[in-house]
Amino acid sequence: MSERIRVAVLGAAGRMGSTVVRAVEEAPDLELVAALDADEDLTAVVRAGAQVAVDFTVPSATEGNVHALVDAGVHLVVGTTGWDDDSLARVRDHLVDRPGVGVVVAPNFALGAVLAMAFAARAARWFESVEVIELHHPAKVDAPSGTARHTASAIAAARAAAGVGPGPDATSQSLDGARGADVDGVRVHSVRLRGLVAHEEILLGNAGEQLTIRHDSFDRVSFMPGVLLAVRRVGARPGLTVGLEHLLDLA
Ligand SMILES: NC(=O)C1=CN([C@@H]2O[C@H](COP(=O)(O)OP(=O)(O)OC[C@H]3O[C@@H](n4cnc5c(N)ncnc54)[C@H](OP(=O)(O)O)[C@@H]3O)[C@@H](O)[C@H]2O)C=CC1
Ligand SMILES: O=C(O)C1=N[C@H](C(=O)O)C[C@H](O)C1
Repeated sequence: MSERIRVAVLGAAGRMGSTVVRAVEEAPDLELVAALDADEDLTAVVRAGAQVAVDFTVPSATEGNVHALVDAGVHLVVGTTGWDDDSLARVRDHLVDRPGVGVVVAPNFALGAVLAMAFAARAARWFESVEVIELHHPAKVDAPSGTARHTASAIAAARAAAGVGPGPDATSQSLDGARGADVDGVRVHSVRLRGLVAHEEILLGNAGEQLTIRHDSFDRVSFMPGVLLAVRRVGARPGLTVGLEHLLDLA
């Protein structure tokens, strides 16, 4: 058997990190060499000889982790949300000085969620109205979800490329937030409900018809095939990759 990939997990005590730890331990071609949580020294990743670090921490910590580990020549697979164009650009710039290092940042590693985003972007030009609803467990710290932002941006880009204007909307809000957040002109609504894990609906409307694209993650194991795929591929993808769709030939 060829050598196993040496993997570190950041955020290892969290809901996602602990699931990733188990998935790595169960994968015959991967070796878990470090599992770190808050307030633990990042240099342990390098001392353990990790080739790839997986980050499921918090939006306030993830960018710092990425820059520090890129400097150490460690590839990264990042699922933590909170990234925007500016923070992604800083990582892209940093990687210019580290030509062999790869970073994959993906707002959602569930294969069905990535497909739902791709289907929504493909359908968006054919409908007058499109809105996104994301529904999550109440311990989630951010809104809207990274997935919903990514979905709405892809929908907006597809509509702009096809020359489709904004959807019809005669409503004046009598309360701030009643119409959700505006992501590149697409309305995004966030629901937090006990019992949920991670869910998204894309509603597309025309006169007399509606298409609903829905994805449900009922369990965090749903993210693991995508995470492990990225761990196996990131070393052969120097530079920054944003979105698992690029590893699935869907982009
Ligand atoms: N891309 C995807 O497919 C998915 C992405 N996510 C995203 O992943 C992130 C984590 O989600 P989830 O696991 O539910 O959150 P949790 O709060 O359960 O886990 C985060 C963990 O990271 C720890 N942590 C905080 N700061 C650091 C640090 N600097 N270094 C190492 N560990 C740290 C936290 O410790 P403490 O609690 O002590 O602060 C906690 O144990 C979120 O941004 C979420 O949106 C979630 C699911 C899927
Ligand atoms: O916090 C979560 O749970 C999730 N976060 C990601 C997001 O914000 O899109 C991915 C998934 O929706 C679960």
